[in-house]
Amino acid sequence: MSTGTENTLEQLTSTSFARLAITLTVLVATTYYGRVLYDAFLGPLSKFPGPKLRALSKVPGLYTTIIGRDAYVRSSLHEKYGPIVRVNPTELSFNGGAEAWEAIYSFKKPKPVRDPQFYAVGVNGCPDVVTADEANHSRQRKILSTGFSDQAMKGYEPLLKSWAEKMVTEMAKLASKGGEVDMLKYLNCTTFDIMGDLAFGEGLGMLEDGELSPWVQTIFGAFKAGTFWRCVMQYSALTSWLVGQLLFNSKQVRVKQWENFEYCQSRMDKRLASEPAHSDLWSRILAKSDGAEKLSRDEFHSNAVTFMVAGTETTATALSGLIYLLHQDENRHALEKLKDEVRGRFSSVGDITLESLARLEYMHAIIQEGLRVYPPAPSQLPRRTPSAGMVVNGKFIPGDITIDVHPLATFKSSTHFKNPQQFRPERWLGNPEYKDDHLDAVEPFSYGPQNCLGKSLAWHEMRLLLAALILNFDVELAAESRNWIDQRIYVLWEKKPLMCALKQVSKSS
Ligand code: HEM
Repeated sequence: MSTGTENTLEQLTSTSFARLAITLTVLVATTYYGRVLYDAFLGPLSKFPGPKLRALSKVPGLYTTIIGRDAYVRSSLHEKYGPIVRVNPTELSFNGGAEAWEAIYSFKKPKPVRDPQFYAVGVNGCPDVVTADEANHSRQRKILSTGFSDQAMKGYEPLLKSWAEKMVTEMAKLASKGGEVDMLKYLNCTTFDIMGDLAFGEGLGMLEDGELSPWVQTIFGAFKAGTFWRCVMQYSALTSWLVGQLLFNSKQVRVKQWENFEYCQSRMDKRLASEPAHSDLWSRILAKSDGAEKLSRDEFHSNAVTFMVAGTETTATALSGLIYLLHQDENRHALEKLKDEVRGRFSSVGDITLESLARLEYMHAIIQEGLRVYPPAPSQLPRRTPSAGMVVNGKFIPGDITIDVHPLATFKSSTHFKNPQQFRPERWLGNPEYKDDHLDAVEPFSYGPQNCLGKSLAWHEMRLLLAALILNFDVELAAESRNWIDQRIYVLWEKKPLMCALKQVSKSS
């Protein structure tokens, strides 16, 4: 009898517990999905156009990012929905041109900050110029700028020219054997050797070896892996915690990260302990360093890593993109005009001065157009709105929202450019056919106080290395590189070798 009562009691208790659990689950789910539905269709971002699925969930955006196609999808979303698109539940993408660049990236207050989910502090825990807070960014940027001034650039001229000559010599050795050359690899070897020489007082021996060092290969791989793990972390608080614990806090990963960091740290320490034979990025900075204007030793290390990553692959990408574009059948006329301009003005790298190169109008237009069609930094540079919100393009954006001008979507937008997909240097030369183009929408080096610190150096390098190639070689794209530009994007372009046949230009011609 008592057993029967106990059973009934037990049944009752377990039934009520099950009911309670179900009720709670339904309640939590209703609240959660109610909130998701509210945010998507009635919340403050619901007035911005975009696909409903992207307003409801991060998953479509994370998926297109993981497969390296998000930049292309965003471009088509802007063509369909206009200058502002809600690309995620809490992210707005702009292709609004000059006005949006000014509102999001300029000095003007209120100023959104770099999105901390995207910009991570390096392994030594010391913020560099990219990840520092506003006050430290201004301090570091002011100090570092001395190494990038016009005066400083003049001092780098002999160094830059010697690397351009070395690049030509190494390529000529390969050309004389009749084989094809991977231009992308050689351009990367050159820009890494240049940056090594400018940041550490010596090249990295890559042109000499004709190979990218394992350190460089690890850095390249890190962009794709980093994109994947960032997406997993962005999915939810739980996945973020799991990745943090299992991956970034694992001993194996930390050791590997330190090994990579060591590569720059030890070279930086060596440079700080000696005076290089030529003026480099630190010469002026060290000469002027005093009191509060100093960088700490950790800041030297962090920024050295940044220079090696930011100031190398980008320039090589711009140049490889240009070589590809100039050797398309429909762009041959542009290549011939460029050859006439360069070969008409100089006969060898020795003849060149950085100043005289900067006066070549057609080359300037060619590089501008290359940076528009194939920007080395094609993906969004996300910023987070201040808690009180802010106005962009006449629209109020609430606080804590991710906003960005999407470079690729902007530079190739039909609202800003006629024939946006085509390579047309004449649009930069006042050709009336392109009078309605919004050239000020093109900001491949970003805009405002956090724009590219190395812009001027990048321009000198691009002009010099392009001129060196034009003066010395006639290039033919190999068949296997015909569709080279069809690339996935993991923050940067995922590039295959750019195979070319090189024929040395006869000096008598
Ligand atoms: C064609 C070549 C280059 C392109 C297209 C390019 C593009 C950019 C872009 C878009 C940014 C903004 C990044 C952001 O806000 O997240 C940037 C920042 C930066 N770039 Fe470049 N870059 C190039 C070459 C260089 C070179 C040669 C250096 C030399 C070291 C350099 C050093 C930097 C630094 C230090 C920053 C951070 C500036 C700051 O936060 O104040 N870049 N670059």
